Amino acid sequence: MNTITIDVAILGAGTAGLAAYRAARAAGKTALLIEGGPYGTTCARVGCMPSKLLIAAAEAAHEARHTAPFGVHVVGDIVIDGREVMDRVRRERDRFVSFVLDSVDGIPAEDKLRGYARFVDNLTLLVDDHTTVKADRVVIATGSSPSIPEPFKVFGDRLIVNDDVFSWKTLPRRVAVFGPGVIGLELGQALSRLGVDVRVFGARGGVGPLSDPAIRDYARTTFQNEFYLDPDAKIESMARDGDEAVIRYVSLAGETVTERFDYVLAATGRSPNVAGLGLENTGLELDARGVPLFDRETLQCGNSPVFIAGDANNILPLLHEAADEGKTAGSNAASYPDVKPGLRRAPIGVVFSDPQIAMVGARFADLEPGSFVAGEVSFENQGRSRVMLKNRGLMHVYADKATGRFLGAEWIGPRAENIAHTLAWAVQMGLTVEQMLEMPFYHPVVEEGVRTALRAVEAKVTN
Ligand SMILES: Cc1cc2nc3c(=O)[nH]c(=O)nc-3n(C[C@H](O)[C@H](O)[C@H](O)COP(=O)(O)OP(=O)(O)OC[C@H]3O[C@@H](n4cnc5c(N)ncnc54)[C@H](O)[C@@H]3O)c2cc1C
Ligand SMILES: NC(=O)c1ccc[n+]([C@@H]2O[C@H](COP(=O)([O-])OP(=O)(O)OC[C@H]3O[C@@H](n4cnc5c(N)ncnc54)[C@H](O)[C@@H]3O)[C@@H](O)[C@H]2O)c1
Repeated sequence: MNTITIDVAILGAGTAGLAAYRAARAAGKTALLIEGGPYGTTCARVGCMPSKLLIAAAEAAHEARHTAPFGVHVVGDIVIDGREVMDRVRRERDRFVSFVLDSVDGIPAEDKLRGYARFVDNLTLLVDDHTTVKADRVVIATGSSPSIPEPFKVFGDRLIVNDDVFSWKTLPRRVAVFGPGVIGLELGQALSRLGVDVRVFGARGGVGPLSDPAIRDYARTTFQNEFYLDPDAKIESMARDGDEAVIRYVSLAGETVTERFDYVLAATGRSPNVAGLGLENTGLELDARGVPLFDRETLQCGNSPVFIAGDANNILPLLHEAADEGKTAGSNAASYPDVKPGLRRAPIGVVFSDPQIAMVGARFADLEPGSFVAGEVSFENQGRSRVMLKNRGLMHVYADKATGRFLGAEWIGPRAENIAHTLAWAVQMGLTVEQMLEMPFYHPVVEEGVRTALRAVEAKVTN
């Protein structure tokens, strides 16, 4: 058994862990980055990047099929070669991963340790069975994993998660997707557009991350017009038969249907990787999911020298949040016991469906009823959206009823990934709707639709 003594031990070399390592080293501390799984980060290997690559292929197929309304005719069949699609997804993904691997290679060998770490006590870690690490401070940056409901295990190796999709060599014929959340919508729609026969089943009526009922209903109908989506599915039985998964369910039309699938994709949410960390051996207070209680600003667990960042703490499981939080946790671990709130940017979330879904600032569900007013725009007759035949979408913007301060927005519509940035910046700058309306709006752009919603909410502000 080896023993290593270090200032800051970091569990997990993902986005948060790498940022924590750099911050601790920049603050002049010795740091050890402990990684149990493959290097490369979830985002690059099996998350953000390969999912967007698959979606890009799906968009190409969709655009090719929808040229006729412009008077542009693609003559002949549109052929989707599953092998070529998956080859590009994996090839480009590997390129992104290689950049991360290069940066890990640049970290001195003595600062890296391979193996899964578990706590023996607050500041002692056992890594696999080969090394004991004695640290002055610890950063937990172990990420998250798909949480799979127990009954799905009946499907055996026909049950897959996002990681498996990105190692496919070709496209399957039929896939059942459970969970119309962010991952289920993105992958479900992409697979459908690539010619895979897809059913998307939900449990409690949710569509993506949306919390505004009107926007959620619009999104549901929009996606239902394109592929089978039941956000509140009635599943009667699930079984494995030969190489196939067999699902009996009550369809949206009210009929009992039995269908066979090559794969069942579980996209039913992700949970922090805390099981197996031996947190029960620490003095840390844990919540019901076994995650240590921590301060959302400093990421410190209680008053201890232990910090938690990225998907492991599950505040906002997004890439840019993991990077910010890693930096906060690493620099606070280095300066412990002198800890400071880290940078918290305005909330922003984008689902890369088509139309895209976006949310900025406060969620509708978190706003105090009676304290805010809402403005609406439909993108169906919005000039630029109609020109491009991207005229599907509905947006709600929220403002403080008394002051007119812009609080946030939820919507589905064209160019949402870009508009979300403008609006998130307005939230972060604390702008009022009146100030936002003093900003330039070019013509003809989708943002003119946003202006319509802002004007509608401005008219309701009581000051
Ligand atoms: C399909 C998919 C698509 C996504 N798309 C987007 C997107 O478009 N935009 C966006 O912002 N976010 C997206 N995300 C979310 C984003 O990928 C995550 O929020 C982010 O990668 C989290 O980074 P992390 O550092 O917390 O975790 P990770 O990158 O997962 O790093 C955690 C590391 O800890 C290691 N580890 C775990 N336990 C131990 C242990 N005991 N000891 C040592 N090492 C351990 C793991 O092996 C892993 O390498 C997506 C996620 C998925 C799954
Ligand atoms: N574009 C992006 O930024 C992006 C893309 C993918 C993932 N992510 C991140 O990954 C996180 C996890 O994504 P996710 O989609 O797994 O989780 P999610 O929480 O967004 O969605 C899970 C969905 O599964 C449903 N569900 C739960 N149990 C079910 C069951 N038994 N049967 C059917 N449906 C069930 C839930 O009601 C919900 O709709 C997201 O919260 C997000 O932060 C981000």
